[in-house]
Amino acid sequence: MSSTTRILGIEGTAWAASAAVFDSATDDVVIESDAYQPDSGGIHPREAAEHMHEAIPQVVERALEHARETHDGPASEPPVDAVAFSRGPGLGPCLRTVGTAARALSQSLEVPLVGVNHMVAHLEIGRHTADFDSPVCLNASGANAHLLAYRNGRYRVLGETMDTGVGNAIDKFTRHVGWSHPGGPKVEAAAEDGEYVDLPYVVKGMDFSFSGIMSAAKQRYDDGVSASDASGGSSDSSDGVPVEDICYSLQENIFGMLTEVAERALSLTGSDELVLGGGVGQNARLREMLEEMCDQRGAEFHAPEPRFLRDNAGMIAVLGAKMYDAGDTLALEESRVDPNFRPDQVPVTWRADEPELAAGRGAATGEQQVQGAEALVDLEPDAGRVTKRRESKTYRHPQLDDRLRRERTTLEARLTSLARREGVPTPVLSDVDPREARLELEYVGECDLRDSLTADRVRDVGRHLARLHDAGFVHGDPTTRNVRVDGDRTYLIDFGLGYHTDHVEDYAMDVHVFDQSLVGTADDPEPLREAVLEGYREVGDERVLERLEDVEGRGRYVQDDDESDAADA
Ligand SMILES: C[C@@H](O)[C@H](NC(=O)OP(=O)(O)OC[C@H]1O[C@@H](n2cnc3c(N)ncnc32)[C@H](O)[C@@H]1O)C(=O)O
Ligand SMILES: Nc1ncnc2c1ncn2[C@@H]1O[C@H](COP(=O)(O)OP(=O)(O)OP(=O)(O)O)[C@@H](O)[C@H]1O
Ligand SMILES: [Fe+2]
Repeated sequence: MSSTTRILGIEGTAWAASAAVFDSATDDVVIESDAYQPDSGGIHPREAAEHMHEAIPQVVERALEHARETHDGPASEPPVDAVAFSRGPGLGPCLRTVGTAARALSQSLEVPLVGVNHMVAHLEIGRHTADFDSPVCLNASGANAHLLAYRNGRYRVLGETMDTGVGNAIDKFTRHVGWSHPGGPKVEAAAEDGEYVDLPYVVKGMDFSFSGIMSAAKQRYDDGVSASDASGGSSDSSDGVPVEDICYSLQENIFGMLTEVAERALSLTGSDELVLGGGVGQNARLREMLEEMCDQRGAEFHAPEPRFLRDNAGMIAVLGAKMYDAGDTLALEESRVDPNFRPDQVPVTWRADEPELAAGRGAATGEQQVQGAEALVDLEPDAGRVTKRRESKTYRHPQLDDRLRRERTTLEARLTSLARREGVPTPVLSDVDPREARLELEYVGECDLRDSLTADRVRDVGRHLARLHDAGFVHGDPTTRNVRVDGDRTYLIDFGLGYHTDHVEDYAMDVHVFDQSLVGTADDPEPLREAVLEGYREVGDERVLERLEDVEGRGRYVQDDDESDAADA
């Protein structure tokens, strides 16, 4: 294997027909792209595939021309060492077109084929350009939104959207108000003149959902249109709420949610590096929030330049080179594309000798002070007391920040006590001050569950969750850091994201959040995952576990739901 690796990358999962050449010796990435722009509505899969069909040969030819010009070996040698292409996730018709082109090139150039996961490429380009060792990655793209961290040879999904991708959610709103695709940049521009109005804000542990906020946003817009129709006024204001205010508030809440879960992932994994990936990462407000959050907790933040954030073949070529160097190539007969290709399905062959993320250190700021994801906690084990203050998050809009801190403090106080009445061990509450977002609680346990994971303890947590659910509420953030351990006894703490509900779906999500935290923090999660279910089954309702299978299957969203929209149109 030569010391220099040169890769031709091809991307075409949805809208970007793109080809690139990466040269590992110079670190140069040359990208040639041709974007599909729908005449109206969202991305139409068949039209997008037709675009790929026409544009891919042209961008590939331009990239190859560059490769030939910069190639210093004999002309009889191929100008690149391999052809890397996006195998998925993405729109089936687009992927198949690109797959066919990649196979043909690999044969005509007589070089191997490398099959790249598009999502892992969104993440690896950030690690490559930042030179971070083991960052947490927030991928904020059109069809996806998730948090990833490397552990035991895979990128683990720590949290993700439970419905649409973040870009698609925004694009659906702009389609609703009649703006052309893509909507993200238009919302960003309109937000400049906006003011804050209340909209839903939904995080569940490190998962989140956009459906509530998107329908509320559309509703507010429609209310305004009918109100102004009635008064003969401008169609861009809604009940006194201009569309600019909706755009502004959408950004504040949606990006606030993404920033909050990113912070939770840093806290849970103990990582102090965050990279951003995906097309929505081009948004200045999102980058500003993430930067500020990282600053506030002493972590480093990196966002690649915009040409590497939106879909592009550069990221495919760069990851293709790492995979090629690791011998991770594809035989033609195994090179089928996969529209639902998950990042955690990819064996990470190119990081074999690298350090892992530490199994999450508690960020101890002083001897007896712990910085959680949300709060600063003063521990006084000798006095048997802890004081928890939800600090103001400067990245959030002050009005949202006030609301969340107050609501969560009140809920934490109420549900902590309620849980104990249901027979679930929790700290006794001695004082609460919602305006200061401050709680005083009994000190419980000897360590966090994260640092002393056993099947018995995890089974106990399964039983606790079932008891809460039987009583009609959820914990909201059951992670291995929100369980304290004292011998065989486990205590649940940190009920701030809990709420009352009688939906099986919410109970299943609660179990799912705990399950994901096991996958994210345990070396050998399988027996533990099994133990949670056993504990739950002893006490709880079997229907919740049935729904859990559903929830887990559903996270595999990926399909661009513009597809169905466009088909309906
Ligand atoms: C599977 C793959 O095809 C898909 N790709 C994709 O979604 O394209 P990407 O380039 O990563 O992201 C496009 C999205 O990024 C949004 N976007 C672009 N500029 C934006 C901005 N300034 N603010 C907010 N959103 C923006 C667009 O509205 C659009 O929804 C994905 O990665 O999920
Ligand atoms: N009552 C308690 N007894 C003993 N230790 C506690 C108690 N409450 C909190 N701690 C310790 O402080 C840490 C952070 O507390 P907590 O989870 O309540 O804060 P947080 O900021 O909401 O954290 P996160 O959002 O990251 O879960 C816990 O992981 C635990 O180690
Ligand atoms: Fe993408």
